[in-house]
Amino acid sequence: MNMTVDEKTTVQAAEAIRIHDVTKRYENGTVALSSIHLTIEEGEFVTLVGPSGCGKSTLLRIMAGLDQATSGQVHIQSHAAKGNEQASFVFQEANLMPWRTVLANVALPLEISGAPVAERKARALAALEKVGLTAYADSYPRQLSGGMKMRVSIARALVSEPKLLFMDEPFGALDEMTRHRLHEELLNIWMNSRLTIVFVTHSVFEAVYLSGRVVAMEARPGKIKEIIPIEESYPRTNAFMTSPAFGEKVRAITNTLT
Ligand SMILES: Nc1ncnc2c1ncn2[C@@H]1O[C@H](COP(=O)(O)OP(=O)(O)OP(=O)(O)O)[C@@H](O)[C@H]1O
Repeated sequence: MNMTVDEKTTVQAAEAIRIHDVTKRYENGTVALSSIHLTIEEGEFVTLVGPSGCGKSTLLRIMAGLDQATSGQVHIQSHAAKGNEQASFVFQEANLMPWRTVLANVALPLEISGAPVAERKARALAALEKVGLTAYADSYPRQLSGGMKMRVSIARALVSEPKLLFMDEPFGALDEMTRHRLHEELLNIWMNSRLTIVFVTHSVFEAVYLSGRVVAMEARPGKIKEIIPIEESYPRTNAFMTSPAFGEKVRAITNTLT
């Protein structure tokens, strides 16, 4: 079938999330977000950075449907197939159930949605494989390191095969080496999928390394100050981290934030 250029563009760059003029005022009067406009395309990796209190988590929660905007519109793509979730969330804490095995923790979202036992097990094992933890399926959370717990948390988020993955400082509590290993793993998972990832961090380095676009926010009230594209192609390597281009992006974003 022949497509016009416009149709092709629409197909290749479908919108995953469109935020139009969103404001959030909490009940105590705090204006956490003011006039936010942001469009995220399907398959993008976008990071929100900014000082404490600029509304990163609030914006992420509104995009994920965990909180409501006070005014404005939030449009989310609706491609979820039956049995799959539209969106998953990963927090800084892995929040695993200590009495459940790794496999049973990962399978929990499927259990809640009523999937048959055999399907739960197969899909949970497939998700564990994506994070390299197949060998730990029968272990308990207390037997795992912090990085492994976070991998389990990511597997649990992926098990329902979401279109959108929202991550709120997921690696903030990890040591630098573990954090970097998880960067590589997350980028691999993302490159092998059609996931759209929205990621919150305090680290400008992490934002530049991971994302295709960095949304720099400012506080009181929370606003988008600038959206910075990171043109470096994927897969990204350690050489990118030590390149002048990386340093320039980090400097430019840091200047925007200060
Ligand atoms: N439930 C709430 N009730 C009242 N105010 C809130 C609530 N949640 C957040 N806030 C306020 O809204 C503003 C934005 O908070 P938010 O947590 O979204 O910022 P953040 O950029 O994610 O901060 P941090 O980097 O410290 O996590 C802050 O001033 C915060 O105190």
